[in-house]
Amino acid sequence: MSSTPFQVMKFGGSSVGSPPRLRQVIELIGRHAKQGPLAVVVSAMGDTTDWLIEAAGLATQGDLEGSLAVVERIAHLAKTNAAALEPARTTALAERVESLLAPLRLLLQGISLTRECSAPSRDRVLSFGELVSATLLAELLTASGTEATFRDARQLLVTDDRFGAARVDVARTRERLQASVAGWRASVPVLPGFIAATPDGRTTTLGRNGSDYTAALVAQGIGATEVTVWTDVLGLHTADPDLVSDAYPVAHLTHGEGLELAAVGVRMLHPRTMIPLIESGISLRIRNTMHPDHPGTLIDAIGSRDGQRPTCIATREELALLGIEVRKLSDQFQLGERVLAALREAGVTVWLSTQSANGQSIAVVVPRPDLLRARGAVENELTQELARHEVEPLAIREPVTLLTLVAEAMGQGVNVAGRFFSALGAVGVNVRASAQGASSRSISCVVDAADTAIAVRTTHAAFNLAHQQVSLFLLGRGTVGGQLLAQVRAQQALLKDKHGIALRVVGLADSRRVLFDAAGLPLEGLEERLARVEPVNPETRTLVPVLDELRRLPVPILVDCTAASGIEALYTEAFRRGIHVVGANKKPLALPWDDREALLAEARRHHVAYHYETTVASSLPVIDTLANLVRTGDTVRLITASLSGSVGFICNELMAGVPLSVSVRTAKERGFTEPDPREDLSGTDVARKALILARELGLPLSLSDVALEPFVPEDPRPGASVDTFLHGLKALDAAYADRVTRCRSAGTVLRYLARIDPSKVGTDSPVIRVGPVAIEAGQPGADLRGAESFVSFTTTRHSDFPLVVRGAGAGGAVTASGVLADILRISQALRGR
Ligand SMILES: Nc1ncnc2c1ncn2[C@@H]1O[C@H](COP(=O)(O)OP(=O)(O)O)[C@@H](O)[C@H]1O
Ligand SMILES: N[C@@H](CC(=O)OP(=O)(O)O)C(=O)O
Repeated sequence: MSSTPFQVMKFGGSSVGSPPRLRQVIELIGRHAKQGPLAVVVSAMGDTTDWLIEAAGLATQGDLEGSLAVVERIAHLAKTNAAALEPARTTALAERVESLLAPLRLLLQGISLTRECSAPSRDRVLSFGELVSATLLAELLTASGTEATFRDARQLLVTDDRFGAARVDVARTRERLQASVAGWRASVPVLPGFIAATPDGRTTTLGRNGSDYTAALVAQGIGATEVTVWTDVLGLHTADPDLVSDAYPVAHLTHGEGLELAAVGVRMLHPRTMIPLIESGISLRIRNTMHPDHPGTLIDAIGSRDGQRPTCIATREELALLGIEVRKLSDQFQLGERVLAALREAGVTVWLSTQSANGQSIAVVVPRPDLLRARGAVENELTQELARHEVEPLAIREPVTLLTLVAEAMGQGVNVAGRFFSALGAVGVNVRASAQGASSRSISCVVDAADTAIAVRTTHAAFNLAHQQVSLFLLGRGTVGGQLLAQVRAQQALLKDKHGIALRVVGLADSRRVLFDAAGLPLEGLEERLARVEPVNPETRTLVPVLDELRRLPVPILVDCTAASGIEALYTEAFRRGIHVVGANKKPLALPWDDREALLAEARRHHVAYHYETTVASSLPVIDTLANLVRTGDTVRLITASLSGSVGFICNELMAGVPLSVSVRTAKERGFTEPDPREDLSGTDVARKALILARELGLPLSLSDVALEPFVPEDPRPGASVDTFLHGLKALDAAYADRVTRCRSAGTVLRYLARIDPSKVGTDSPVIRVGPVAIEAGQPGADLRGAESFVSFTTTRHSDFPLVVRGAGAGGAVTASGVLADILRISQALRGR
């Protein structure tokens, strides 16, 4: 037993920050301690370290009261956590916390008096978080039946005196650990992470997130073969799961990748954690305290054998960018070297530095809390040059975020940088500094903190790390819009799992209300939620600000399921913002020729898609078929079409003996008609569709060029409500019944057809005709059923047997499926871009 190697387990602040997690930790340690020797490293509870920084800051400003109030917060968290686990010892544990924190209170008092918090004092302040948590954890473990002992890391880890980010003396640390470990087998050692001491015993810290590093050093020192970092996520994800909801854990990484990720600031790993692990061949597991059975992420010398395995987008937040520039050209300065040396001397971590080729300027990225220190160090180093105005005053930008793509095989990829930056540019993220080349595994850039979420989501999607996210802003919650929402809801999981497309409805609007959430709206009950939004005047409202938000999301698409007029202005605004449009709305395509051309040109200019397959015969592939005929060089001679599912349905009902007024009402109820059936019955809707088709042939025609005979004569009361109109139709029932009788006796079928004949261009005859036709049984279109539509293309290549597209060409569900298909077409085309 005594030769069994130790396991080292590190529990992060998140694992000991609340009673349920702490309970789980105690249970876990208890279980593992029974299986073999175990050493535990623990961080400060929850956000304690941040609070200690706050307390030190307040004390430095002379606000002792505020500072002690923060200590009270820390004490309260520790006491509540401990008491929840050992209610019987509430008072004793509270006293323990008080006695542990008493020296901290004194220390803060001293700082508030002198209004100065030196680097050594700051480290002493910060050390209390880990001291409290490790002491309490050891006590709670022992009370729960797992014999444990607090072991002060300050007597084991030896560092230099670069307070705040001290360098470890590995050899001396190893010596001390080896001397101490003999006594560790009888009782589980619990070490505070993050803290250490100088050879003369002054407390130091290893830099934020330093507990992982402590665990790695301990493992190396005592000859452990594996370190487990227990945290609050299932492993190392493809991106920060707080920022990207569909990031997912990566199962297996190489040490090299881990090193890179730690170095570029993945929050869960201290930048130096991997070094001892690599040196000693120790593997690292990252696991979730609350899901101890999940395998998590394994980082070892082998890594994954899967070359296609995605890697990560790492983000480091709360940083500041310092720009230093020499005013007059000189090769004397060695600016970069001096700045970096000064920062190193001051113990400031430099997350990124880039220098201009001539060495005249350098930009460095440092932790935001260290900005003052960093600035002071640089200004101190350059005092004379600054005084002589040879160096520009320091340019500071904060808060900023460091965003890095880490990919093992990056060196072999083509255009990685191009794709990285163009993805960011497409969503309007300004890159403030960038670096590639330092390592073949990563490319980094600095962006404003406000752009963090959009930048990480965009790059995550652009490199297909997970799913292709698509952000939909849906206009209209009528028949088509409602059905589309239902279909998105039904298909979402399948699209994600089988096709890697994550559809997200981020916005929904009707004529007077808007709902928008960049993170995605829950689809359940969405329409009811919209109905509860305070309505605004449709005349004055503008959706442009919503487009400004939409443009910043991955693959933004404006989906127009309305029949609204004047919507083209919004489309133009969308195109200008790089937003794609999928429209079931015919009106923008029936605008005067020049306006339609300008609209399409705007989409082309901004390299975005505008798909409108459903504007003609719903989801039937009519536009696409025609476009393919034209693109492949065929010549279209004639198009004959029954383009109105609703009027086609009404014709069939009439032929079956149903009165006109009843058949129109049924067509409307089944969602076949436009919201106002007069648009269908007047033939305007068919005329628009015929015009859209004719224009696909490049014919610059207008609605006024269509020779249109309405199906039902114009309403004598055009302003009347839809209900009044439907009611009034009864007066026409007899006339239509007569017409049907005449057709029947002649052996014909009543149809409402559009005919586009390009050979009529330049003649007096109309190119487009729309009107009722009695066609003989056996002719194409005579046997249409229900709301079926058909379009027949007679072309040079399809001359003997016209190419016919036929099927259900109306109805909310069918149209919505066509809209969805257009949406998927865009996402498929953009996959990987
Ligand atoms: N690529 C990533 N994979 C997993 N977690 C990440 C990643 N990037 C950032 N994080 C964040 O890191 C957190 C864990 O780190 P940290 O807060 O230091 O935890 P702990 O307190 O357990 O040490 C996660 O909750 C997550 O929000
Ligand atoms: N408590 C320290 C050290 C640490 O590693 O914490 P955590 O494991 O919670 O990231 C910090 O917040 O920086």
